[in-house]
Amino acid sequence: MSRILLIEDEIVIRAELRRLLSRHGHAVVEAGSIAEAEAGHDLSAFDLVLADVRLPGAPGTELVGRCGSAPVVLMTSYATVKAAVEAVKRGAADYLSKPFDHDELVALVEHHLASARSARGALPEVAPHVPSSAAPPQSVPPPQSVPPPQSVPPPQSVPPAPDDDELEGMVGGSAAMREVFAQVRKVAPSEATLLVVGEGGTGKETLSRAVHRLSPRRQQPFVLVQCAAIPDAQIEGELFGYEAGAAAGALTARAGLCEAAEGGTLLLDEIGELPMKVQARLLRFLQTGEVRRVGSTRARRADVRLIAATHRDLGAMVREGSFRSDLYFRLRVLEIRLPPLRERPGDAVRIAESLLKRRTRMGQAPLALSAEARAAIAAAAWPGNVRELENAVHRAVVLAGGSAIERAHLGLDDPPRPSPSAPPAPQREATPPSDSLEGYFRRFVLEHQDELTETEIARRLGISRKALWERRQRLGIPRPRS
Ligand SMILES: Nc1ncnc2c1ncn2[C@@H]1O[C@H](COP(=O)(O)OP(=O)(O)OP(=O)(O)O)[C@@H](O)[C@H]1O
Repeated sequence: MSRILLIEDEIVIRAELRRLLSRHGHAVVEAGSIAEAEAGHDLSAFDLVLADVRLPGAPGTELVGRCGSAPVVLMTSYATVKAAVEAVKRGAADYLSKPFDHDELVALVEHHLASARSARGALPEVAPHVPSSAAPPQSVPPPQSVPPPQSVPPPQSVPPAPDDDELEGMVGGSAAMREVFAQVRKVAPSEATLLVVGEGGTGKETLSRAVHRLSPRRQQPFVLVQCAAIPDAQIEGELFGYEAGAAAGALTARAGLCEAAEGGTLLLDEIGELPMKVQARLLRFLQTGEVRRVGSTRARRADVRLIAATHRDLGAMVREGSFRSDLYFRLRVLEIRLPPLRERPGDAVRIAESLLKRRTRMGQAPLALSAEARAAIAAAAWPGNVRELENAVHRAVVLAGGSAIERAHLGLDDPPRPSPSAPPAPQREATPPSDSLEGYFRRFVLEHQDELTETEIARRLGISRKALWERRQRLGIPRPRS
């Protein structure tokens, strides 16, 4: 059992995180601020410290250097990513961008606990951690003319090993995924811009992280920007930074996320959501390797590898005029297409089993799938892809209560939840058992929506209003009628 100090001022979120970490066998000590934590505890007496960046009093980034050998993991919203990245450069172990999910948080915590244990000389329990010392930054390739679009060359020159059914957290033994793995290995060492395309939940972000981890930039920051979650009016400043006075409210100059990713990799998720004006600025950045803050005439060199991801058909968007063709061609210098889960025979069961094995590695009692459950997983269409499968397995683990997972636990016969495009359900849904951070999102919104404005709820959750709206749609949580 590890001792974890959790510093989060939002009580609902803190309680949910405490439950989550306790369920995974950790002893959790809570505080609402650094001052409160320091008043009651010796900060260096913990095995890991998990803290929000935005806290009353001092920000979570100030924990760096004050927690002895305990890794400090920061939780950040898009507005504070830069501060978190800076903190990682100064010695924080890692940061997690909100919204994150259950698995991501637990995996990250276990990873850093294991690293700290092995650094102290104990036997590591999971794969060793990549050390965080700085590698020399890669140089920016000189500006070039637009290269012709090319998809990743066929993988013959880097054949996957015959038993290679996992790569950097991505599980897949189907021919389609083995080809994707070979492509990932091939593109990772390159400096070229990469476009990752696939339906929602197919693993675009996971693949992008794998590319970063396998690249020479692995010890530099990986910065994820959810383009859909940032209001149009702010995205230009968030990405490229701004000078003081460049816009209403811009009282001081601020670096953008492109600069925060210096030396590392910048993932622009849902690139199809970028407004035209920002597309133009991004194109200039790709052409010149330079960033110009909004309101500034000075360009700064930026050594950043760009990965763009989307579930949309950018080619069709180009044809209908909502996406710039020159940017499209520049983005897809290299392109990897992730197939939907239904086109990866055998992988749904492999992924489900790997999730169960991961629990066991983390000290939970072993759980197996019954023959019917396996058959049902193999036969299901999984329109929400790996994310939907993960949710089904997490829910099944809770419902199975320690026995084998049966078909009924998977909830495959439940009525489908509203799709993102469907109108909101007229009634509030009953709150399902929470086995994921989506659970706390749902409860938080339902508990607070009568007394808080949408802006306030979004702020407290660390997401944009737009992201709040989208999640309400996705999870079927309609706004109350006023
Ligand atoms: N091949 C895989 N093996 C195991 N887990 C996977 C795999 N691909 C994705 N996942 C898991 O599925 C979840 C969704 O993956 P991810 O967020 O990368 O998908 P995405 O395509 O970026 O989703 P979205 O389109 O909604 O942004 C994550 O928890 C991730 O860890």
